[in-house]
Amino acid sequence: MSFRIQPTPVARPNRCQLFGPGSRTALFEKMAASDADVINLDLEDSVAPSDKDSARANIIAATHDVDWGKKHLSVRINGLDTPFWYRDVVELLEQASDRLDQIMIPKVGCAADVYAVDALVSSIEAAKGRKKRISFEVIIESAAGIAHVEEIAASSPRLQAMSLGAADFAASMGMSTTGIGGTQENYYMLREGAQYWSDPWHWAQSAIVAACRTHGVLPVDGPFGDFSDDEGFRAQARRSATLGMVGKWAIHPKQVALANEVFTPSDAAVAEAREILAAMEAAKARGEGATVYKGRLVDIASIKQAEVIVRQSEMIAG
Ligand SMILES: CC(=O)SCCNC(=O)CCNC(=O)[C@H](O)C(C)(C)COP(=O)(O)OP(=O)(O)OC[C@H]1O[C@@H](n2cnc3c(N)ncnc32)[C@H](O)[C@@H]1OP(=O)(O)O
Ligand SMILES: O=CC(=O)O
Ligand SMILES: [Mg+2]
Repeated sequence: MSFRIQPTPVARPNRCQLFGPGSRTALFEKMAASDADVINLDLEDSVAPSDKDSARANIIAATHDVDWGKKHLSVRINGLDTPFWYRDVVELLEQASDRLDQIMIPKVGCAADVYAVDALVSSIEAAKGRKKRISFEVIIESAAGIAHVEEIAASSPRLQAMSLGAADFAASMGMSTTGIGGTQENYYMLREGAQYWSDPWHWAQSAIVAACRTHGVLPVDGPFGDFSDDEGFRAQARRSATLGMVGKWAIHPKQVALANEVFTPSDAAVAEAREILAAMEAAKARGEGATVYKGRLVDIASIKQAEVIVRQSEMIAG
């Protein structure tokens, strides 16, 4: 371990972030009643330019009128390259209720983007005497965003989470696909005539996880567009969880249960993690740093691995 201890991210469940357009008010109560840990009311790409003002008003009203329970309530504002974002921030911070927890900033390309939003939010919070400090989530979904991912992860103490936005990321990178996440037909290796598919999102996810873990931010996988493909969603989510991500977006309510299933450690995984901890306690009592569990090596690093699973499970159980 470096002399600099790895910071711990905020301790709240973030297994599923359910999105809904701010222009579809009929969805709000359904979103609130869902099992998602985080709600992302959208002002950005699911809202037509002509509806931006009314969507903003709808969302502000919903922070007052809808019972969001214990969910982390987040609003995705428009990007800093649009004429909409400053009004999103000003009107939300001036008019939304204290139930608003978070602002999600899309298409972040450098730390200064977050700085700009932070400056505006901080100023309005002070002017209006807002009691709750708004947290941030950013979306890495451009070539610039991934190139500057570490400075973005370090950009603000408000930053709690960072997502990969596969759709805009693919477009910005010039990737030859219209798929949003998941297996891409042409991304394969060929050996002796057989095709072996690889994962084009893997390297970006790994970069996000490393930046997030370095700076105590929750790494999250973004949308999986084909909401008819449950197994495709599961496969993508399992890869993300294996890489260290804590959750995934749902762009349709049927994806909520899938995300919760994948990002909640199974009873078997928790039981095994506890057995490893017990085996290491016994080893310690014998003066050993390494021992054998089910025919395989476990050592002091295994304690840390097992603790990741146990901590995650305990945090979800509340
Ligand atoms: C690339 C990105 O930026 S992704 C993030 C931005 N995108 C979004 O926010 C899109 C979010 N999703 C949606 O808008 C919608 O789910 C759509 C457009 C994909 C599909 O909408 P629909 O055609 O209404 O879906 P469908 O008919 O299958 O809905 C089934 C039920 O779920 C409800 N529902 C649909 N979407 C949502 C949602 N996001 N949250 C809660 N409930 C929802 C419907 O109202 C319907 O309810 P009912 O059974 O009581 O009538
Ligand atoms: O905003 C999300 C994306 O995939 O783009
Ligand atoms: Mg996007």
